[in-house]
Amino acid sequence: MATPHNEAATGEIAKTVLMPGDPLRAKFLAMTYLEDAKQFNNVRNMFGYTGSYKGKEVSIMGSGMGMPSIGIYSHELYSQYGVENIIRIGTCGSFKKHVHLRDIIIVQGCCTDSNFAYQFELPGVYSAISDYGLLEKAVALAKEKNVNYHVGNILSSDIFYHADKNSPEKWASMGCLGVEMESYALFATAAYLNKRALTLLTVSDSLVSKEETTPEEREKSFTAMMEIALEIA
Ligand SMILES: O=P(O)(O)O[C@H]1O[C@H](CO)[C@@H](O)[C@H]1O
Ligand SMILES: O=c1cc[nH]c(=O)[nH]1
Repeated sequence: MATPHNEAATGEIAKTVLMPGDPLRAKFLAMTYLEDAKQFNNVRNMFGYTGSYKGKEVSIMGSGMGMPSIGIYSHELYSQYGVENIIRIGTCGSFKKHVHLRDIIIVQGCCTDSNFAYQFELPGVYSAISDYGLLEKAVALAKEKNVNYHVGNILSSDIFYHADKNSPEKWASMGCLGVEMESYALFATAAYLNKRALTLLTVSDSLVSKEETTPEEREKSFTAMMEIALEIA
């Protein structure tokens, strides 16, 4: 059984899938952490692997950048491959002075400038939230590992290069900790299909201090976040 975007056969994908935006990060993670990793997808170079971590079967697959992309892959994983949990492991920009480079954000909910949820024809505005069970486990593991973490709301945006230069300040004033581009669509898709989702983000740059990490660091570092996600799985 294949979909237009995933060539995996039935049974080749685990119940829990970790999804970084970057398919090369998916490959790096699978090669670094999974035993007996087997590649199940190569369509559009959106690499996906299944293997085992501490005896548990887990899959890792790239989501691509933006809500349309994660909307497609998460919908297919949940509805066609029997996936129950998707944990996005991404990078984000910080909106707050106290949220530093390399800190982890455990995402509780998302605001958005996207119209992704219009398809559900709700008589109001949909608030996308993560699964509390997954969130609780992530918080416990972050405490155990003694990492700098924050739990809260973020902006999940359709836009990377914002024309409105005051946008970060406005969202920060409403309590958003940072910005990325996929979680709202992931959480909404999970809710629609009665599945579970969580996002863990490592701060790759600060919209306050203007500091940033290198592309190589983004691809290969951020190990604390990856280990938390693997242990939840
Ligand atoms: O590092 P990833 O998971 O791709 O996440 C962030 O990085 C990309 C933008 O550079 C967007 O996908 C954003 O959400
Ligand atoms: O979406 C993103 C990700 C990292 N940094 C940003 O400013 N935006």
